[in-house]
Amino acid sequence: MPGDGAPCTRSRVKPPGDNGTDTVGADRYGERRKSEPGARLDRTFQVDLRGVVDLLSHHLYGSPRVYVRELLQNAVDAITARRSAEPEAPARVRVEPPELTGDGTLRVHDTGIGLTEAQVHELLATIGRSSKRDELGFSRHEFLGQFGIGLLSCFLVADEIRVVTRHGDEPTVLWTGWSDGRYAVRIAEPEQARNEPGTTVTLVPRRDADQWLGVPTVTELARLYGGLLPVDVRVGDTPTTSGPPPWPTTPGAPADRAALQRYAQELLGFVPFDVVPLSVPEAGLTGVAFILPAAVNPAARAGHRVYLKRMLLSEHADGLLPEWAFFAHCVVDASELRPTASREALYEDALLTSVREALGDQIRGWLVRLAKHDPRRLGEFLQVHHLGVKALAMHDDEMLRLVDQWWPMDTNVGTLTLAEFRQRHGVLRYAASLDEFRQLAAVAAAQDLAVVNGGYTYDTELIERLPAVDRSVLIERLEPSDLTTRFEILDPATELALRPFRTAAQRALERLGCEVVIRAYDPVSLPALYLVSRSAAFHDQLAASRDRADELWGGVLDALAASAPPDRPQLVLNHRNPLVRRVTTLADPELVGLAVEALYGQALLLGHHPIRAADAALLNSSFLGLLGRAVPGETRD
Ligand SMILES: Nc1ncnc2c1ncn2[C@@H]1O[C@H](COP(=O)(O)OP(=O)(O)OP(=O)(O)O)[C@@H](O)[C@H]1O
Repeated sequence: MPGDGAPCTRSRVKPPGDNGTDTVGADRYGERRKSEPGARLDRTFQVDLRGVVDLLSHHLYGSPRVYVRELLQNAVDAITARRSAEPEAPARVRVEPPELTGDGTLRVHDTGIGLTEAQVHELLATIGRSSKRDELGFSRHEFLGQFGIGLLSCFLVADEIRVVTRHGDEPTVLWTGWSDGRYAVRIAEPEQARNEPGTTVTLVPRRDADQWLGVPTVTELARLYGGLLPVDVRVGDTPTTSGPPPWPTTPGAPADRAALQRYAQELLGFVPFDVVPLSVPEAGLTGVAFILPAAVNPAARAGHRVYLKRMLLSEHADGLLPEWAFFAHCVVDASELRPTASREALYEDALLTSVREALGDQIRGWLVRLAKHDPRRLGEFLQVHHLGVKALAMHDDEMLRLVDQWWPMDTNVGTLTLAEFRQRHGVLRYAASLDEFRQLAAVAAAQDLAVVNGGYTYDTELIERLPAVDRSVLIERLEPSDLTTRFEILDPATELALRPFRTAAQRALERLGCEVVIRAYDPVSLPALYLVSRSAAFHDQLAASRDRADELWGGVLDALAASAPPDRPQLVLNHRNPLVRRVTTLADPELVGLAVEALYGQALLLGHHPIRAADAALLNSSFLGLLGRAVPGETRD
């Protein structure tokens, strides 16, 4: 009988309602199974502990190392519970790995509240039972634990767990649990009784788990998980707690920036671009965002270092910041956020959503302040993290203004911010893709037409969003084909004289679906431009795909091409260019064909247009043809 010093050994898990004296086993259930048909059979689930441990180790916990965290957590919770009634009670946790115990076991001693015999039966023998929940089953605010499964994690590294515990002046109780689900409880003999309240948990290691229990590993894990805990934790005599967090933990307290920079360097391995203190009182959250000093891939989220009630939850927690803030790495401690059961991630609930928004606002506020007080630093920041800021500006008006004012854009009249561009050129004229900008840039500049390159990620979308934020902003998308309307049309007499040439030239390019146009424009040095409207570009892409497609797919593409408007690309020859003028006066129709083909090929290359199979063949034949003409000598068959 428990309570009189005799051991009580149980099979698997004790069913609720068991008063600790009955034997639970097959006989009792077997008897019930024989009940008459129709009679109600009340049964209690049994749990196969090996199955549960397997579930924990393979599906819940990322690694057996979490056992250190769970033991520390239980010790700290027990100390918290004791000190709520006895504020002066000692707050010490001492871990003794096998090198120190000398008997192959690992022991964790705490000065916590301990357990009575009844509590041992109730709490240590029932999976999912926790003393850290209130009557309604909600986790109690002051404790780290809540699920009632943590102690089981010790079975990831141990075959046997022994607990020696004393609550107040109650007798010391010994509990032993085995990984096959049995446990035994007895009252300690006088010589085994504890002198002080508290608990010692002893792990008898599994044969394959030695490496998790050695002094170096345990010291490292105690530092990792419990470095910020508000109690004195030691492994042997080595302290593993390092005092309070280095960031301000009370509202309004100033941040020691130099100390935080050092902290980032030691802990995270980089000197941050800046440090932003964070605070969300409703979540009991304080911490710091380190602005990363180098660009990172927005898709590769590294996660944040999150402590819950000073115990490390994860070094790579997701979901703390909005996605756009990938340039910040946070280290925070929160008392109200909840962990998932694995204690390795944040539980996604309404509080986490509002924390994410609040932290996003604080980082956004830092950016706005930087723009106001230190534009040079902001420029440096944008050089590194413009993608994140632009992504944010897609939805955030203030960030859009920041990009407008401070982000240097590529234009055909130099590098300018959008605000500077508007100031100098009025209308915000832009090319929507890099290809369009390349076609337009030089020619538009020669026409005194300033154009912004909207081809980089988010740029066009941001330009097109600007008028929504500032109604005075005028924008105009410039297409390559719009340029022809700005080129000078030749006088009727010249036009008439050039008609035979134009006909011959058109004949040469007809099969490529290109229209030949002659206009006069600057720069004089440019002989020809290949201009594609959006619908013509679409046609070009269809044609290029058609070249590569099989029968069936080719048929589909043909049908698509037939349904699209016949807007042909144009080869615009520049009548101001001396070479073009000479070409237009050639008498030999074959040479006209070769020259026009060569100009077509050069214009394609210059504008970075895709070269289809037909274009490549034409480039080849015109080059060889011209070379044949240029090199003297007889052609022999
Ligand atoms: N060192 C200890 N001192 C006093 N009581 C303890 C100690 N360790 C465990 N207990 C008791 O055993 C119960 C079960 O512990 P266990 O670690 O399994 O779950 P928990 O801490 O309640 O929750 P969680 O699964 O979230 O860690 C605890 O609620 C606590 O009452």
